[in-house]
Amino acid sequence: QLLPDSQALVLNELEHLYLDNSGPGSIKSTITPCTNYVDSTTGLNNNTLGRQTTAQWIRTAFHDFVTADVAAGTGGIDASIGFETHRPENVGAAFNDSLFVFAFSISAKASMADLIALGTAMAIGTCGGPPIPLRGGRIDATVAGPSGVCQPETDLQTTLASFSSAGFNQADAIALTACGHTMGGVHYSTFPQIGRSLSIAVVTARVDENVATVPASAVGPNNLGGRIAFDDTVANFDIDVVQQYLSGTGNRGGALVTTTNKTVQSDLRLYESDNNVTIKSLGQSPAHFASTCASLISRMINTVPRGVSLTPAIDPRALKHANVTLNVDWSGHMTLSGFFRYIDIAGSPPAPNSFTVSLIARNGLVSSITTNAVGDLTTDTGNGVYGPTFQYPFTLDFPATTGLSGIAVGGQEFPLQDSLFVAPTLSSIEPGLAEYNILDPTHLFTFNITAALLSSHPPATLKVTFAIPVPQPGNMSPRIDYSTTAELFLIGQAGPFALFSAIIEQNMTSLQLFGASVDIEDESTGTVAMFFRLFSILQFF
Ligand code: HEM
Repeated sequence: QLLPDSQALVLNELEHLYLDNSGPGSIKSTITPCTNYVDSTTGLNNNTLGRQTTAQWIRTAFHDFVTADVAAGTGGIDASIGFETHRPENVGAAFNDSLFVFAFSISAKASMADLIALGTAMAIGTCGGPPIPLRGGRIDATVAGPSGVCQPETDLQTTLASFSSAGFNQADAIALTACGHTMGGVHYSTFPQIGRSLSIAVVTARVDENVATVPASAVGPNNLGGRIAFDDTVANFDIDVVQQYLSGTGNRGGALVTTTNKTVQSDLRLYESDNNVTIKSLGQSPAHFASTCASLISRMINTVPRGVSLTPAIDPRALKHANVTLNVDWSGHMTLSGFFRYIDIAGSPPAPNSFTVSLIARNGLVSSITTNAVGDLTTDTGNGVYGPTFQYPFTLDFPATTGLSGIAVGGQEFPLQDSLFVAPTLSSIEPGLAEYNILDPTHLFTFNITAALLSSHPPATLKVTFAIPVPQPGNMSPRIDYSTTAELFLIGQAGPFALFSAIIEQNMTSLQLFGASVDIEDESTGTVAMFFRLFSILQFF
């Protein structure tokens, strides 16, 4: 299926973030093991607070989603939660902690809202839960949305009305809550009134998040936040929360069921609201729990404002290329490098040792120029949701006169284009990779950006538009700013390509550079090369 360019780039980027990288600094590494907690106030792992990043990601998605009004076509997963963290209904560290981690991956083609969806799928899939089909294309809100997230003290009618406005009926609301409440728990540092009766003193403590007011019983040396888990497999996405609730064993469904303060028994109220019919049905079998949760969670993350068009779901069975970079040098010699990803999914043929990658020339014919892409079958680079994942790096060399319109593996063809692109080996960034530290504050970068346009009658200039993540006041999530533009000037010819270049100085943090990209446009014809990641220039030096 051929998608419009910008949709295809969104899907590729999401797929890459989701499926390819489990190494240091990856999204996956922040939730490995599933009990891990990354503290946004320090940027470090801290496993003494009784907090857990996976649970926070699922809760973040829920709070972003549930203020949707599907009839009006507003709200849903749109990252508006970033503007709403000061609200009492969004109490706790979960939201800013989640946005902090996701901000490392935001770019022109990975919105915060898509990252919130990805985080939910990854947290569930890697912690024993079912695979959640993941689609891309969500758009970030620019202002806060309406309030209305259910709180422990919210009455049943109001809670059900809020779910209903978001498109979820009573049975959906009960099941979705049980699905969410299989991970993590209630923190006495955040909700002390659940352990004690509501009083002015405790409400003050809740606002202060003053750990000293937590009942001694919940606090331990590795649980300084005083977490009471919903079930006793706190980091597993499993049926235990339902079974322990129904059988009155273990954590019995957690503090929102067992607290003696009736006002805040929100899970009990919800589960009993249809005489436990839904919760009993959910408890039939682990397979039924998994499939019901997968379907409800997909509906939750795919609830988006009207007008947002989501891509198809990522197809993990597909052999797919990633990190593809095209280069041309002054003598008209071209290279295409990147890797293919193969996931060893149960039931599909085992990962082969190598693939033959063939060049499809500019004229559309599969050429005799091939390369052998050899996999490292000892290193699983995947996220663990679908199966062992292997990368097959390749480089194809070919003359600019041959050019390319795609690559082929076996009978499968992957369209690419060489009509306009940034040539990383003719470009540079100062300071370079050796001096790069992602935590460095704002400093001056000097970019030499060189682009190649397939043209015998080139224009004098090309337009460059930067896409830079910039901070938003009062929000841990950056937005992408497109206001910086520049011109590249014609500097010469390399085979059939006209080369354009400029030296552009720009102040930004190292993290901003990490997420930044440029679009290049030939305004005389409207030809555009979208989403060239500036950081990829650094990788060539
Ligand atoms: C009636 C609706 C709900 C209410 C009143 C409610 C309330 C709460 C409360 C009070 C906490 C404790 C937070 C803390 O102490 O840090 C919590 C945690 C959590 N909630 Fe809900 N919740 C509801 C529905 C949901 C739904 C539908 C989901 C997901 C689909 C969800 C996912 C979570 C998760 C994963 C946690 C654990 C967070 C952590 O350990 O950091 N909740 N919820």
